[in-house]
Amino acid sequence: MSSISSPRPFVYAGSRLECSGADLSELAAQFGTPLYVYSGDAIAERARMLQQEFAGVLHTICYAVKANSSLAVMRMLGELGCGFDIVSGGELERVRRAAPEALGRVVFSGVGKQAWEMDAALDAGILLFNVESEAELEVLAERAQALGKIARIALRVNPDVFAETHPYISTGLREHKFGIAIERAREVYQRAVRMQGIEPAGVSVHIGSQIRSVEPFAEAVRRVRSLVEDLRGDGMDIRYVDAGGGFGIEYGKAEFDPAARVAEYARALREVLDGLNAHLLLEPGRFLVAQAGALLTRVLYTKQNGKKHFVITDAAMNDLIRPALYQAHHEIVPVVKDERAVQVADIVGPVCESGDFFARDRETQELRQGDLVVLLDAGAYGMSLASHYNTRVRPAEVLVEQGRARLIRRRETLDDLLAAELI
Ligand SMILES: Cc1ncc(COP(=O)(O)O)c(C=O)c1O
Ligand SMILES: N[C@@H](CCCC[NH3+])C(=O)O
Repeated sequence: MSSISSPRPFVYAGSRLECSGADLSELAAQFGTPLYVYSGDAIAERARMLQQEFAGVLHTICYAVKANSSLAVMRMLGELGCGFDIVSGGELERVRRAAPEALGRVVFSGVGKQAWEMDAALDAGILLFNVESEAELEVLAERAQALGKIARIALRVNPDVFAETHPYISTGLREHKFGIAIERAREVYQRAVRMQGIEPAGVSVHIGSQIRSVEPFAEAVRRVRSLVEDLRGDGMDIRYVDAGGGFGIEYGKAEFDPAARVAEYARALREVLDGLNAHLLLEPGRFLVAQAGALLTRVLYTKQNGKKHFVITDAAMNDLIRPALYQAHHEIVPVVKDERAVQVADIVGPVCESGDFFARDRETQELRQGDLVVLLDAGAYGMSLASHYNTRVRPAEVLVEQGRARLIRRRETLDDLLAAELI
């Protein structure tokens, strides 16, 4: 894969912004705003990038469904040969509907799996349960016995590796709720191997999300490798190494060459695992979908309060919570560029919270009522974290493939939103 100059499929054709050949003003006219727009071409390109860099290594990409749970996106990835990393019975149901042929490529992570979720996953014949505690292991053994099934498991080990990222999305330190301390893991495997209904088959690790340097991944997998060797020495048939997800992107204007970054990541993991003869599982979420998506929104009003200039959009924190929750930066660009002056403004949504902002003191082309703007890099943890706060319906979603856009989720109606309520 040659390195590409823009990591994003959102580019200007003259003065008008397009997503993989689809004009964003036209999408707004056709589908309304706010609207999530994804490039299927860009998602496929990222998946192929990863597959190519790991070619020659027995591996499966288990896309982390939580990043973007759209059924259409999942179907696409399933067709490309991906499996899925799920964290709930709900996400399992999504795999069932979007890519049933991939059920055997599903890994199930999460610290709070419930019995019904285990039952559904056992029934579906998933590849691997990433077990995060001894208590969970006991319930899983019980469920497997009750159903007459064998649960293939990996313990998710906590390697105590520090990775530079936002504290809310770092997971690989002993103080975090995730996994089982790696020093205790061998002992827990010894218990597991004697449990009826449980087959230890792998070791898994996930150190956090939006990690941009390769070294913490290599260090975590190094520790996992040594555990795998010990366990094999103990006579266990450990064939899977699940290296988790967490591979980050650049959100701002900084240079980001995904092909080069993925090559570096793959080289590091391949080196650490060289000669181990294991089936590598990867759980990327953000890397596959973040830069393929954007949130298209319209300026409702502008106003001046004292020294501050505000641009109020029809999208809000309920549609994209990342700026409010992690002080995350998303580039904001106009759908039609022109020669207007530059302005500095807070770009905010209509929700009744001061935390409802997309950007503060952001320099953009002057924005006027009715203008369309796009928040870039919103394909991951955008729609999947959207809520109904302020009784707002969640946005529609559109997938663009080879210049053709299709609706993959209609805008909710107030009836959809209120349907489960009783008075
Ligand atoms: C267990 C697990 N796997 C995979 C992911 C995907 O992470 P990312 O989207 O950063 O690749 C996450 C989220 O951090 C996770 O918790
Ligand atoms: N929601 C986070 C990532 C969470 C990763 C979950 N394991 C984000 O938007 O960056």
